[in-house]
This record gives sequence, structure tokens and C-alpha cells, in this order.
Amino acid sequence: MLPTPDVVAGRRAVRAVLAVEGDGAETEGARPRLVVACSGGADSLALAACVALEGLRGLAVVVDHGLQPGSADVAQRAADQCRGLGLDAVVVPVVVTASGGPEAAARSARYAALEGVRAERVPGGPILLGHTLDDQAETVLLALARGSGARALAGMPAARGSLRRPFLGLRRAQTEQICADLGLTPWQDPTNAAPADGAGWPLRSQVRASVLPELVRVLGPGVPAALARTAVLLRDDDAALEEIADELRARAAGAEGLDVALLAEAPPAVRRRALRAAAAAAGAGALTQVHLAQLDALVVAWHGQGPAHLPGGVRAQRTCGRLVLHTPTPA
Ligand SMILES: Nc1ncnc2c1ncn2[C@@H]1O[C@H](COP(=O)(O)OP(=O)(O)OP(=O)(O)O)[C@@H](O)[C@H]1O
Repeated sequence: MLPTPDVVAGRRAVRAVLAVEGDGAETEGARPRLVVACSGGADSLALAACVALEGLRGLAVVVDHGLQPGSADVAQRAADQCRGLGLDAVVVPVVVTASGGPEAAARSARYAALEGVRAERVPGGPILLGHTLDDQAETVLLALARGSGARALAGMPAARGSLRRPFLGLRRAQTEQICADLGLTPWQDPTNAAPADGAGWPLRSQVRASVLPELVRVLGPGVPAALARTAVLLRDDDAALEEIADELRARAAGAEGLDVALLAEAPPAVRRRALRAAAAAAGAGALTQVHLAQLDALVVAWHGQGPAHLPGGVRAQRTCGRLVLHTPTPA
């Protein structure tokens, strides 16, 4: 079969992301060199196909969240499709229990399962995910609607830890076309298909079904790519600010806590990042904007107020010009 433009683009994207570190590029030996996270949907099925066409030894991992009737059959079918492409494939059933909303709970169970398989079967290898430019645009829009800062507006990174997202530059229509070109029938996740007035559906599905199409209709077809570009720009900005904040934290740190005067004279974007990092180092869980504002007030709006209570039982207190973060002692 002649290579079609979208298949060529998909294969090139896989090659590019793996070439950066040389990971997954070796093909000798019988052991898989990388994990492909495959739901059976168009994006990840196209990804699995491009990995196979590149001749890479991949292990397709299909996570069965067990949340919809027939999910085991859907997972089995996806695994069979991947085997048909020439990849090894496993189905991993998980129990979704974590708190924080059903989507977040499923995501954390999925990532834990993917990491588990990687550690056991493909140690040191990358995990490839099928997120596309459209997923990135949705992520940025959702973050904007939450009033997030640069870190969340930076969307999903192309590479972090073991995770790789080769298709962040491809449109969803392209992954669908890759599947069509290769005669693959992807699974259509019913929760992705929110109707235009899909109140009550997952927010991401509603953004996909109605918000982004409306933005495209009014603002033009370049909107998804523009949102994805915003993510890239803000990722660079955020990385620079994080680096400056790390330097500030190192300079402000002392045996009795952080030097408040040094923190106070720093720009707010740098100071807040330094405070967030200090709280994380003290063992605090994820800070909300309210926690961060309380912490910041101890530095720049000091009027003798009491300590700020942070997640994880961490207590931040101002004493004698120092900000002290108390980590609770284990019982
Ligand atoms: N059940 C699953 N098993 C393995 N990997 C998964 C599963 N669900 C999602 N993934 C991985 O996470 C990526 C993003 O999933 P998500 O559900 O957010 O997007 P999607 O647009 O529905 O993707 P896809 O079309 O590949 O299903 C997928 O492309 C895939 O790599």
C-alpha cells in the first residue's frame, strides 16, 4: 500500500519523539522497547499502528477501567487489533477508587497501571500516549475557564518522566484518517460523544462537542492550533520562572526558615512559585489558590496573623522575619 500523507505524518511524529533521546529506537532482541498506551480509540490505535509501521518493538497496554458495561470486550478487541499490527499486547484490569472525580480517578488508576507494566516488562522504556493537538487545545481551554496560571495553561508536555506524546502536533482528524487509511476501525468512546447541549457530560466532552466547534465557527479554523501554541509558549515561560524561583528559594533558605525580606522583594510570580515549592518540600499536598494566597500574605501582608494551614498537615508560620514551614511528625 502507498503511504498516505497522514500515515507519513504519524510515523514521522513517532520517529521524532523517540529520536530525541534515542529511546525505543533499538529493534534487536525479543524484548519490547516501549509501551504504547492504547484505549482502542482513534488516537491511540493510530499511534500503535505508526509504532508498528516504524518497526519498533512495542508493547501495547490496554487498561480496562471496568467503568462501562462491556469494557472487558472493548479492551480485548483493542489488544487484538494491536496484535494484528504486530505488537505485543496486554489488557490490564484496574479498580478505579481514587477520589477527585471519576475522570481524575480513572486517569490516576490508568497511569499507575501503565507505569506498573512498564517497570515490569519494559524497564527504562518510554510510555507513548495518543494525545493530539485537539486534546491539547481542550486542555488549555479548560485551564483558562478555571482561571489557571501558566503551569496549567502550558497543557500537556510532549515528554515528562517516562511519558511521551508524539501526536501533540497532529489533528484528531488525522488520527482518524490514519485508522481509515490502514483499514482499522477504532472504538468510539460513548462518553466522548456529548451532544451539543450535553449538560451533565464530562466537561472535556462538552468542550469537544460544542465549545471548540463554536470557537472555530466564530474565530476561525486556526483556533485549536493557536491554543496549542499558547501552551508551548507558556511552557517556556513557566520553565524560566520556575528556575528563577528555585534560585530565590535557595538564597532565602536558612536554618531558621525562609528570609521573608528577600521573598517580599521578588516579583509575585517568582515569589509564589518559590512558596509553592517550599510547601511541597515540606510535604504539603497540592495547594489551592486560597492556600497560596494565605502563604503569600504571611510574606507581603503581615499583620501578626496566625499560621497558614496547608494540605498534608503542614503549618506555615512567620517568626522573627522568617517563614517557617512545620512538617507534622508521623504519629
Ligand atoms: N483505557 C486505556 N488504556 C490504555 N491507554 C489509554 C486508555 N485510555 C486512554 N489511554 C491513553 O491516554 C491517551 C488519552 O486518552 P483520552 O481518553 O484522554 O483521549 P482520547 O482522545 O479518547 O484518545 P483515544 O482516541 O486514543 O482513546 C490515549 O490516546 C491513550 O494513549
